[in-house]
Amino acid sequence: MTADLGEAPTVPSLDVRGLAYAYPDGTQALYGVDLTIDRGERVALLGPNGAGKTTLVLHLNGILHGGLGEVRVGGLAVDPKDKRTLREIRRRVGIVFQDPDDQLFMPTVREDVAFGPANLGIRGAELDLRVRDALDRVGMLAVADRPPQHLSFGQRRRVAVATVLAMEPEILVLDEPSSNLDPASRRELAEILLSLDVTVLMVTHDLPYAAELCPRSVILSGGVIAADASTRDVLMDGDLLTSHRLELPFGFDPAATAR
Ligand SMILES: Nc1ncnc2c1ncn2[C@@H]1O[C@H](COP(=O)(O)OP(=O)(O)OP(=O)(O)O)[C@@H](O)[C@H]1O
Repeated sequence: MTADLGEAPTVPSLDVRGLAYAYPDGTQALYGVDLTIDRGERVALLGPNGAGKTTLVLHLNGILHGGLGEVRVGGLAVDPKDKRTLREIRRRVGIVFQDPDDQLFMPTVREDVAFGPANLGIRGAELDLRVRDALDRVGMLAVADRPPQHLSFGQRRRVAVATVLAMEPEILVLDEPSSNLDPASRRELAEILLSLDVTVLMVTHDLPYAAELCPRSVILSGGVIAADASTRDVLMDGDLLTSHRLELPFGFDPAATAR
């Protein structure tokens, strides 16, 4: 008999099993989606308009529920009926929405970043440390005392990322993080995201951004997973991209995508 010297199996950051969902008007948006994302992975969620990407993301923290299947975040099952579990799930799943103004509503950047952890009961020096650390990670510490409305769009998006990081999430979910950014802001945000030691699920139509940031890509199309492979393999497959209405920008060479 051999001794079992293996490490305890690590719990995935996200485990979606057989998720199917129809909206109240009968529109079937997801048909049995399976998706597992391990700790520390960065995964791009690609797909045409109406594919079900938002519907999937809104299940991750229980905003949408009532269909079939199961979602677990760091091993904890999303249970919309259990308020305590749901609170913990919402801490674990940090969603950065496309419009930062949906997440920034306090008089100063500092108060916006403190809002989430303060709601969890964190106070005093620990709260200050959380806020400083989150702002530092996105390079926004210098603007901590400014009103968010006085910042540029790119800066507001970085602050929105900090509001989520301050919750110390299990998984950071980004909805179109490169949208409306100029090339410099786009590059700066990419560098920030690459520097974070956190599991990432990035919903995007920006295939070069997926190539730069995410070693793995999943195509969701018509409510089903149509591909789940290395981003390089996905982007090299022209027929796959065309059949799911995905297009590489002119001149972009998918072969240059890191393996
Ligand atoms: N509130 C709703 N009621 C009914 N149907 C909806 C609702 N929201 C979305 N849908 C439908 O569900 C399907 C999936 O939509 P979803 O918004 O999840 O797609 P998506 O991949 O996020 O699209 P996009 O890239 O355009 O944001 C579509 O057929 C859409 O029309």
